[in-house]
Parts: sequence; structure tokens; C-alpha cells
Amino acid sequence: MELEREKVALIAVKKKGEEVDLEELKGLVEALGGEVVQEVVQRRNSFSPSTYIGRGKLEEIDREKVTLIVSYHPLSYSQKRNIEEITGMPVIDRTEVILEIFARRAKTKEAKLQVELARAYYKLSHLRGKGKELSRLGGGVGTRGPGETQTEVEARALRRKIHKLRRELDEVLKKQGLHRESRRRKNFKTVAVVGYTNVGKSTLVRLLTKKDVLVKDMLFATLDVKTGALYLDGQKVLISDTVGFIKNLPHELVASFRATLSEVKEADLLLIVFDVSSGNTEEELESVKAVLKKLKSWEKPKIFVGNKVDKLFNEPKSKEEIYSLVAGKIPEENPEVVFVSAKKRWGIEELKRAISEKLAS
Ligand SMILES: Nc1nc2c(ncn2[C@@H]2O[C@H](COP(=O)(O)OP(=O)(O)OP(=O)(O)O)[C@@H](O)[C@H]2O)c(=O)[nH]1
Ligand SMILES: [Mg+2]
Repeated sequence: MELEREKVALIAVKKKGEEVDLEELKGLVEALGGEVVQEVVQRRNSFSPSTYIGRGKLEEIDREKVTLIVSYHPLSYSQKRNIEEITGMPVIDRTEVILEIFARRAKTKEAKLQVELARAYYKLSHLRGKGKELSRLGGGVGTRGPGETQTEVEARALRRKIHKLRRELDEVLKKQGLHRESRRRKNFKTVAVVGYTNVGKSTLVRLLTKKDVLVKDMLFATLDVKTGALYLDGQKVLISDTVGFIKNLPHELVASFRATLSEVKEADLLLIVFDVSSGNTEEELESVKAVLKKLKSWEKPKIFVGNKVDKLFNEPKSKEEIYSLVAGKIPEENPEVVFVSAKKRWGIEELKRAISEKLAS
């Protein structure tokens, strides 16, 4: 899927009491080189089963300018087909955008397999929708739809592919599992660095461990878990960099990255990094909490790390001064917070001290 030079219209349904974060979706589209030229949001109680947003709203899409439609929520096979029919334009959903970003970023064997697996899951779920629709067209109960056999064949091929990918992935992961196992036997404490995408997790890991991890100003620069060593009072501690989280991470991705994220599940301590200069701190931390809950890891010992302090202040400030800016945005009662600038190396000694104390307790 090429998004370069595409002029994109974002479409979204805003249900009562639900948030729609078009800024994030815009960032995702731009990460693939697309340009957002129109946003069409409709308030409704529910999605239209046939066209997601109402037909009238679809007519508002500027046919002169727009070349591709991207929807905020996942679309079914028939919603997609209907939207394309009405607008005469191709449509993809947010999940496909994210899968594409992951596909482009994947460099290692492990990451590639995980992305391929996620894509296969996605295709399979859409094929089911297609099969249902075609068999409905086929008419009466018990008769075979005209397209059913065709989609059945495709589905079988996909299931075989999924099976094969899983086996390959297992092989790759088994090797890493052995590493993890030997680490545990050596009794090293492990710390996982987690957080929203692009908050500076890798920068921090690089600073703490001197390990050469990729740092880049883009969404999902990191797709693989990388682990480095940090020495605290002569004790070796292992620190893992992880893939960034976003809101409603597609379940296909969560499923296929589960093994990668097992590093998080097995950690003794979590560093939850957030960007103090983001206007969206509260929401971003809520998304991180949601993913951690899915991984059953929210209850772990954790330290919140407010990074990029240098973007707000020209010099290091006291904790109290910075804290007032983020107070109430952290989704926990009495959070332990350390403020740092990974770029300017502010607060790093304090962070090390906090890690050391937390691991000891
Ligand atoms: N101003 C400033 N920029 C920072 C700081 N820490 C990281 N950055 C920048 O933020 C961008 C993202 O940094 P990364 O370390 O790649 O972020 P990440 O959380 O690992 O991102 P993903 O792996 O993509 O989820 C890079 O351009 C960094 O140089 C900081 O303390 N201050
Ligand atoms: Mg990273």
C-alpha cells in the first residue's frame, strides 16, 4: 500500500461519550507520506452497518481533491465495498494504516514475522465478511453461494499461512526464550521501558545502557525488544526497550506481538515513559494503561518517567515545579514520578536511584 502523495479524507463516527482522536490518525497517515486534506466527522449513536458514516456525509467528501479515504474505526468487508461504490474512491481503515507502518519499520526476522502474521489475521477476518456477503447473494438456505467456494479456498490458504508463520515465529522466539531463561537463572533483575510511541523510550534506554538502539523522530521506530545492561551499585540490571503503544492498538497486532511484549510481562519493574510536552499526556497514558492491563501487567511495580522536560524549560527544574503541570494526568493514585530530559541528560542520576530503590524493595 503506497500512501505517498495520496490526498486523504479522514472519516469518523463520534458516538456520545466516546473520544475520537483525529490528530493521532493524521499522524499515522503522514507517517506513510499521505496528506490529510479533509476531515468528515459525524455524530451518531451507532455505526451505519452498511456505510459506517451516513450516506449524506459520504457525499460531502471532496471528489476533486481527495484520492483516498481512511476511516477511524475498523470497517467490515461490506462497509468498505459500499463506501467505495458510493464515493468512487478506495477506502482503508486505521488498522490497515498501522499494519502498513509496522510493515515498513520491520527489519528483523522476528518483527517481519509478527507483522506478516498480523496482516494474515486481518485478511482472514475480512474474508469471513466477504464469504458471508457472497453466500447471502447466493440466496436460499442450504444452497452454496456463488463465491463461497472461492473465499473458502482463500481462507484455507490463509489459515495454512498463519499456521506456518506461527511455527516460524515460535522458532525465533524459542531462541530468545532461552536467553531470557538463562538471564533469570543468573538472577538479573529486569526493567521494561514502556510508553506511548515517540516519547523517547529508546533514547532513554540508550542513555542508561549505552546500547546502540535506534532513535528516530517517527511513530513506531522501535519494533523489537532490545535489552541492554545497566550497572547500579555494581549490580547488573537488564533494561529492555519496547515497541510504542497507541490508542486501541489493533487486536491483530497485540495478538502477534504478544511474545515480544512478554518482556513486559516478565519484568520486575516498569518504567512508564511519557512526554511532558505533549498536549495529550492524559490520553496517552490512558492508552498505555489499557495495553498494560491487556497484558495483565498494570499491577507491577512501576515508575512514571516524565521525559522531554527541556521542551518546557531552559534549565532543570525542581520536581514540584514540573509536577504541577502533569498532576492529575497520571492514571494512578500516588504515582512515583521522576522527571528527566533524555536529550540533555537531566534527572538521569535521580532516575537510577529510583530504579535501584524500587528494585530493592
Ligand atoms: N527535546 C527532546 N527530544 C527528545 C528527548 N528524548 C527523546 N527525544 C526525541 O524524540 C524522538 C523520539 O525518540 P525515541 O527515543 O526514538 O522514542 P521512542 O519512544 O523510542 O519511539 P518509538 O520507538 O517510535 O515508539 C527523537 O527525535 C528523539 O531525539 C528529550 O528529552 N528531549
Ligand atoms: Mg523506540
